[in-house]
Amino acid sequence: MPRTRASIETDLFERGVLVRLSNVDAGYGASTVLMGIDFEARAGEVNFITGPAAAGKTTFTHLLRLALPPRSGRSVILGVDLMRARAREIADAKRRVGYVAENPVFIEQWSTFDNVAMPLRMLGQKPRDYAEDVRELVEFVGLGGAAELPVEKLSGAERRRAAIARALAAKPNLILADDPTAGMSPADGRRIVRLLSEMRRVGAGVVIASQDDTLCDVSPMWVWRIDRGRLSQPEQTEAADAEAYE
Ligand SMILES: Nc1ncnc2c1ncn2[C@@H]1O[C@H](COP(=O)(O)OP(=O)(O)OP(=O)(O)O)[C@@H](O)[C@H]1O
Repeated sequence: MPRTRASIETDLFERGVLVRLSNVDAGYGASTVLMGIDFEARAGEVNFITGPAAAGKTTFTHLLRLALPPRSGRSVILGVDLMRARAREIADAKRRVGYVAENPVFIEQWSTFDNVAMPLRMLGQKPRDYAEDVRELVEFVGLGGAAELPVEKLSGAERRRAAIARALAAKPNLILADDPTAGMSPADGRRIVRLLSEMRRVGAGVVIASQDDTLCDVSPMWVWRIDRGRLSQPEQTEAADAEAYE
């Protein structure tokens, strides 16, 4: 029996190809920001997108998190072909993406724990079902001591950690972080990228966008350079020795 395109997309996903973009354009209104994008992200790997201001990094993360539709080319994200998918399929795929925004928004008076648990509450889970997982997650990002503190009391770096924990809560297949080290010391920035990169060990695909290309030796990753909306072919990097064993 001939294979359908839908079954080929499902196979790709099952073989660990989380994102495959071929010759994709995307933009806003009359302006095309991303041009001729070829990109692939696989489960268990880290992809680092770097380039100057206004190169299109944030726009690229919007495309991957299914918030900005492609205009042309072929985009298969989490087994869904965006040009042909129904709204329901896109909504389902969106739920499998964890997104850490450049400026994460929280309910400031709520505790770190409650903010991190928010995606699970929205999925209809009850505290008795998620409490242990959320507590583990808050520990994992290094905020164990701040679990009960209102988010408004956290430092900039701690807020970023809370945003990462929240993005991981619903066990996404794909984790996207836009400029996750902005405003941090170099040491804090490297810790944040290491934390995100750790998620490859549980089989997630990780995509990090940042202007700071000194971060690309924090863990083994594929480094993609973007300039004026065009993405280069990736280079593979290794972790800097001393840090690989931390
Ligand atoms: N909502 C929008 N409407 C129209 N143009 C936009 C919009 N958002 C971004 N742009 C334009 O798209 C281009 C790429 O912006 P983008 O924010 O993706 O770049 P970036 O690489 O993330 O930049 P930075 O490192 O400064 O955050 C810029 O020229 C920007 O002005």
